[in-house]
Amino acid sequence: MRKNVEAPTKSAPGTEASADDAVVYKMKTSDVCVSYGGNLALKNVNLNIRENRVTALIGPSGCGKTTYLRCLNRMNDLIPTCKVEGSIKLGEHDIYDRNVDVEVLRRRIGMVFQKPNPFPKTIYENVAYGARIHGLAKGKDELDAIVKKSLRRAGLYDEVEHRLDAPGTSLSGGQQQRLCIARAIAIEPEVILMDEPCSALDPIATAKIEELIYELKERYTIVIVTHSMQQAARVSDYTAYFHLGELVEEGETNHIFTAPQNSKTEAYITGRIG
Ligand SMILES: Nc1ncnc2c1ncn2[C@@H]1O[C@H](COP(=O)(O)OP(=O)(O)OP(=O)(O)O)[C@@H](O)[C@H]1O
Repeated sequence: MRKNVEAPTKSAPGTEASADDAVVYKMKTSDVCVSYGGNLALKNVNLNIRENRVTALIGPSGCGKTTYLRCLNRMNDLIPTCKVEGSIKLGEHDIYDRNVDVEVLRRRIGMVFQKPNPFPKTIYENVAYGARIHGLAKGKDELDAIVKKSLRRAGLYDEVEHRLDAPGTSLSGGQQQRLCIARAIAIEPEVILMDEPCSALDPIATAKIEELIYELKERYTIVIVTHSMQQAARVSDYTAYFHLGELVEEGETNHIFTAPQNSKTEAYITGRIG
C-alpha cells in the first residue's frame, strides 16, 4: 500500500520539536461527528493516527473516547441509533465507503476490549479460530505456527505452552487479556484498538500489558483509550485530549503532559477536572 508521508498537523504551536523526521499516517479522520439517536457525542474531530506508534485517547468520562475508537473499525455500526459522519481513512481508503467489507476491515483493524473476553474454547482455539476462518493457514502445521507466534508476540507462550488444550477462561485475568491480544494478532491486523485494556487488571498484570504494548508498536499501529494519565504517559507516543465530544488538543505525549497548550488540557492533566 502507498504510504502517506507528510508533516504532522500539530494543534499546538511551539510543540513541533519532534523525534520523528517523517511521520507516516496510518489513519486519517476528518470532521468526524457522531450522534446517538440525535444526541451529538463527537463534534468535528480531526485526528490523524501515526503508523507504528501508540496514540492514547484521554479525557473525562463521557467525552467520547470510546465512541471515537469504535469509529475506527466501524464497531459503532452495531449500535442502531449511532450515526457517524465525516471521513475516516485507512491509508487512502474511506472505511465507511459502501464497498467496504466490514469483516475484512475488522481483520485489518483489530480490537481488544476493557474486560478480557476469551471465547469459551481452549487456549489454542482462541488464537487459531480467526486465522482458520480467514483462511490464513494451509494446514495444521501452519496453524500451529501462527498460534505459537501469536502467543509469543503477546508474551504468553512460555506460560501456556504445556496447556494449550486448557480453556482460555482458566487463565488469570492478565493472561486472558494477553490471550485476547494474541487472538487479535493472529489475524495479522495493521492497527490494534484497545479500549481501556488494563482497567480490569491488577498492577502486575497491567505492567505486563504495558510492556507488551511498547513491544507491539514495532509491528502494529496502536490506539488506546485510557483513564490513567500515568498509563498514557508510560505507553504512548502521541496523546489526544477529548473534552465534551471535542478534540481539544493532540501531539507528542511528552509535550501534552509537560506543556499543554490548551487550558482545558492543563486542567485535566493537573487533576482540576476529571
Ligand atoms: N450506545 C450508546 N447509546 C447512547 N448514547 C451513548 C452510547 N454510547 C455512548 N453514548 C454517549 O456518548 C457520549 C460519549 O460516550 P463515550 O462512551 O464515547 O465516552 P468515554 O469518553 O469513552 O467515556 P468513559 O470514559 O466513561 O468510558 C456520552 O454522552 C454517552 O452517554
